[in-house]
Amino acid sequence: MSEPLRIGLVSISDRASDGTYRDQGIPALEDWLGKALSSPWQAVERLIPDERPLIERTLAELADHAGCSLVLTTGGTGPSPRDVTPEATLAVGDKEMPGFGEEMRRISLNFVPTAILSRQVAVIRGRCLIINLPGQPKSIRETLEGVRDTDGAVRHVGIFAAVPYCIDLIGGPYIETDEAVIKAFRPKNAIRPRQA
Ligand SMILES: Nc1ncnc2c1ncn2[C@@H]1O[C@H](COP(=O)(O)OP(=O)(O)OP(=O)(O)O)[C@@H](O)[C@H]1O
Ligand SMILES: Nc1nc2c(c(=O)[nH]1)N[C@H]1C(S)=C(S)[C@@H](COP(=O)(O)O)O[C@H]1N2
Repeated sequence: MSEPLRIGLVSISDRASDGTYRDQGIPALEDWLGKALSSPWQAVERLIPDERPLIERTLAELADHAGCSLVLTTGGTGPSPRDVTPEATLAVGDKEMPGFGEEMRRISLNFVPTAILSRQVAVIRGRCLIINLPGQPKSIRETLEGVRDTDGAVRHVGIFAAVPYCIDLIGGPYIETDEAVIKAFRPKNAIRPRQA
């Protein structure tokens, strides 16, 4: 039995963290992951303002001490002066994973022309994959799950399809998904028999 998957959920928003509005980032992340993951997982949640040193400390703590194999951030990826999530993420990363940001922007262009304003990045820190998602709560599902036709068929695969194999490669727990939500892609020789 491998260790349970721990996922850091970090909502980065000045106004949600000071109570101006209710945070919808963490609930949207929890909701989507609850539907998408069929193997066991635990959330480690943080709601913080757009302060670069605090974002860096939070990401490092989740990766190094809280045992997270995956951290998903939401918010602070845009061009405004207070948006510094990508800078903080790159600062704590050992390795950049540019494909995630590139692909999220391509997916998001199916929903909004302002997708190109999101500077989202992904990095590996130790044995943890950290991915930035945009701040709009609806963008969480859009980027993770991808684009569907009106009949529900997948038109543009969401970025979460590549997350389980990435976690395999950095030595984390084997993640299984509900294929009706997102089909995890792995090379044939990396696929294990499904757990009951
Ligand atoms: N945690 C959140 N909960 C609910 N709505 C959010 C949240 N974060 C962002 N939003 C919505 O998405 C929009 C774009 O997100 P962005 O990260 O650019 O926020 P912002 O405009 O910098 O403000 P703030 O950091 O105060 O949320 C916000 O203006 C807000 O309408
Ligand atoms: N899928 C998706 N991506 C999206 C959006 C969205 O609504 N859906 N909003 C865009 C907008 S309007 C902005 S400004 C950028 C940056 O958002 P952030 O600063 O909230 O992270 O994300 C973009 N990416």
